[in-house]
Amino acid sequence: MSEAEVFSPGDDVSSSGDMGLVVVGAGGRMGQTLIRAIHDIDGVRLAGAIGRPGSPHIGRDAGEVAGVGLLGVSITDDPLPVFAAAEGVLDFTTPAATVEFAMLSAQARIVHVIGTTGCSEADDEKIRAAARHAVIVKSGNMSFGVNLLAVLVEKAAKALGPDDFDIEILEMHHKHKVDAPSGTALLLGEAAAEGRGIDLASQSVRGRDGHTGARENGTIGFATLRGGSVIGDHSVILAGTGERITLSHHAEDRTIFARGAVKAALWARGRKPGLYSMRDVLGLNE
Ligand SMILES: NC(=O)C1=CN([C@@H]2O[C@H](COP(=O)(O)OP(=O)(O)OC[C@H]3O[C@@H](n4cnc5c(N)ncnc54)[C@H](OP(=O)(O)O)[C@@H]3O)[C@@H](O)[C@H]2O)C=CC1
Ligand SMILES: O=C(O)C1=N[C@H](C(=O)O)C[C@H](O)C1
Repeated sequence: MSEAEVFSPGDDVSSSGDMGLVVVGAGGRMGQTLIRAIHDIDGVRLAGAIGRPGSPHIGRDAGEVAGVGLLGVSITDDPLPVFAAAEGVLDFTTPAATVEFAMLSAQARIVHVIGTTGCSEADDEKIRAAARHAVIVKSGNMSFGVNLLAVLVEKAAKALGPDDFDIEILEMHHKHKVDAPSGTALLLGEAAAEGRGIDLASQSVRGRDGHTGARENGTIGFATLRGGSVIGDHSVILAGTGERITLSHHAEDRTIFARGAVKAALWARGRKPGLYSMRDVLGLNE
């Protein structure tokens, strides 16, 4: 879509045609990438753009901020009327903001695609509650490659038992990232735990320092690196005696996440309320 329309509350948005999507966190790294993706992909249009109250982006044109020229959609800090006139929300913000947006999406009974990472168990509980009324797709990574990698990790972890292979997950991201381990590392850890039939929370080791003692069999280790402009590198290492298998993914462009989020919104359109994953969207659970 080259030209986005702005709808008013009460307009009929339930009809077929391009899906009207709102980007929250519109001025952020992913927010801008999402606006560009919506601009490029057929079947969707930018229905609104939300920024943090007090952000210097409020009042500016979303397309201009994202570098695709004027789209006629101003970034606002008042989400409710914008959600009411849209069919879906793409959300890569912060856990606190995402919980608020999930409640508003439930009120508006629309699709909410959540890429935000670093959510606590209490945040996830509120998102699950919102999914009684909203159609929510949440994933620590929206790319096809990582979700396929998760399937491979699950299979490898199942085939290579804890007496013979130790599982370690290594991730590196840019220096601005605020949460660790990354949502993707945790998603891959969950896949490994699923393959092994164990509970990740009780079996994970988050970093080591000092005299740690020998590695405990069956645990899943996480190591985090931060620096520069790395978009997202993840490796799952299965270390045996005398051999090592490494399953890796390297993100080279944030567009892979944005395209995945748009795909998730289109998949979720018209579905019944609930909490879905990217593996559901991509048909990788079958
Ligand atoms: N699942 C996936 O595939 C991916 C997930 N992510 C995750 O997405 C999240 C965002 O990443 P990134 O884009 O790099 O981070 P940024 O910090 O660049 O963007 C976050 C944006 O959210 C805005 N924001 C914060 N609070 C609010 C609010 N209450 N209302 C509206 N906007 C708000 C921020 O505004 P301000 O700057 O003014 O504070 C900022 O523009 C992270 O959790 C990251 O891990 C990232 C890439 C892929
Ligand atoms: O913050 C990021 O940038 C990214 N966050 C996600 C994560 O926490 O795994 C996905 C991607 O790796 C980029």
